[in-house]
Amino acid sequence: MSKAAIIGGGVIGGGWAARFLLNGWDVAVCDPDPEAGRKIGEVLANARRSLPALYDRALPAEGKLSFHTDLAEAVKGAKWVQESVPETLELKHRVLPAIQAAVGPDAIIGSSTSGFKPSELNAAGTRAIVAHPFNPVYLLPLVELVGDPDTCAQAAEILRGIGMFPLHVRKEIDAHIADRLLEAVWREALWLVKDGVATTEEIDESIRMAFGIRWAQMGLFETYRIAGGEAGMKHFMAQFGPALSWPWTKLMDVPEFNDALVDLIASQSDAQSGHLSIRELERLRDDNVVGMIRALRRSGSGAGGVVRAHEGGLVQGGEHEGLPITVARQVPTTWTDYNGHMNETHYLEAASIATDRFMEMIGADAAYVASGKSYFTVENHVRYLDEVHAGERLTVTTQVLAAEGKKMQLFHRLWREDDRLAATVETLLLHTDLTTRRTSLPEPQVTAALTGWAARHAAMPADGAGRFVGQRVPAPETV
Ligand SMILES: NC(=O)C1=CN([C@@H]2O[C@H](COP(=O)(O)OP(=O)(O)OC[C@H]3O[C@@H](n4cnc5c(N)ncnc54)[C@H](O)[C@@H]3O)[C@@H](O)[C@H]2O)C=CC1
Ligand SMILES: C[N+](C)(C)CC(=O)CC(=O)[O-]
Repeated sequence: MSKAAIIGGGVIGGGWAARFLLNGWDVAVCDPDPEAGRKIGEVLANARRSLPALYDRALPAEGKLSFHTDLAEAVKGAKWVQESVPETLELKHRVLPAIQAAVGPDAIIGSSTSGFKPSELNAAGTRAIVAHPFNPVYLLPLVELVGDPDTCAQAAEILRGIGMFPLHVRKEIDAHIADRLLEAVWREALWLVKDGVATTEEIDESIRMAFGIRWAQMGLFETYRIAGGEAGMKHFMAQFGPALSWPWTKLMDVPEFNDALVDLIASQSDAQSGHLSIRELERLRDDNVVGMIRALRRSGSGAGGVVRAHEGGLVQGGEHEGLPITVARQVPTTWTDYNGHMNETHYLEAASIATDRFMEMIGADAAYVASGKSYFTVENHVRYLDEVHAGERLTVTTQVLAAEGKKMQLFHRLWREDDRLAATVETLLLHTDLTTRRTSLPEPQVTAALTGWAARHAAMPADGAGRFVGQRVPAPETV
């Protein structure tokens, strides 16, 4: 089991702890704050309800979490140490040498710093790289890596393994890439509030109703390329480039950061969002972020592509009671309803994903479908036997009941985390020619694979298959 040590368990350290833990790493947190355990517990609770919801496969079993006040004890045996103490160079200059003195020579030492350059961080001879993440660290994939290229390459490999997107910054610069952009927007927004042009809420509306949505899926330059119309980027530059020298922006000036400005911004922010606690706001943000990233999975754009690539490396398959496991995933909160459990539609969704997986297993995969052949479902029978709750691991096994000519009859069992049977779904599919939209015989290799599975499953029990709606419910199967 790999171990990560997080030095400083605040907003960002807590997010790193959750990211590593939920990807199967053991995590040691070092923070002098006696409240660190409670705070990280709350961040973890939010991470547990959101991160697994990005995936259609289960994440690895969670690692072990420990808390330490002694830094040397925390970093012992760690493969990755992430410094996440407050943003003062003086403090980082005390903490980084202490980490380096206590950690093995091969361990990566990353700093979460939002703005300091590696040459500043390492002024006292340390070997840290910048590994700058984004809040919430457990959901957003980007980590800006700055520093020694070999160390950054090793770090990138590890970060991909926990579902993140490492971006190597070619040249060190204050505030790296993303924070320079964010600072520019933030400075302009402060002027707009200070000058009474807009409230904090109006500024947020101008972002979330328009360019915030665009940025999440195409960023800045690809978006502007489209804005140039058919003539593309050159036309866009010709049209809007000159505006940069008009008095549109105050980007170079910083408004005086005095109490009056802080009070103005804070009071407007209280009026806008003060009715929700920070944890409630985090849950709202997390649910929205999960929904947006899941939407991006389909096209593989941006963060959706990162999740898909990471998911491809998550273990799937195996057997349960002699039957192939066709789904192993965690139940997202979006699958639950007002009764506080998984809604009926998603029992069928899980079975449908199991059917897709089984089709791949017999060679009726994406390439086969692209060649113009597939299976269509013509009948389903769902038996709801037990509740399933958000976050719970759900496993589906698939048994072939019949495989004759165009027909494929499957019996999916949905197992809860405690190995109780949650549902069975019996499903009948017919092989179909996608050009004529009529039923047809499968290709010989698909028939051979399917009948092979059918022969292996023929002698196995299938209690509950063949029932009609309204038939008395038999006692649920248990292991
Ligand atoms: N908050 C944000 O949005 C982001 C912050 N960062 C960076 O992450 C770092 C941490 O920032 P936050 O988490 O926001 O700060 P924070 O104030 O929430 O957390 C800092 C934590 O460090 C602990 N700490 C202080 N001295 C320590 C020491 N000597 N040893 C161990 N722990 C110590 C504090 O008790 C506190 O829990 C900063 O470098 C910041 O620039 C990076 C990305 C985003
Ligand atoms: C405000 N901030 C500079 C600490 C922000 C970041 O560093 C990244 C983020 O999460 O926005």
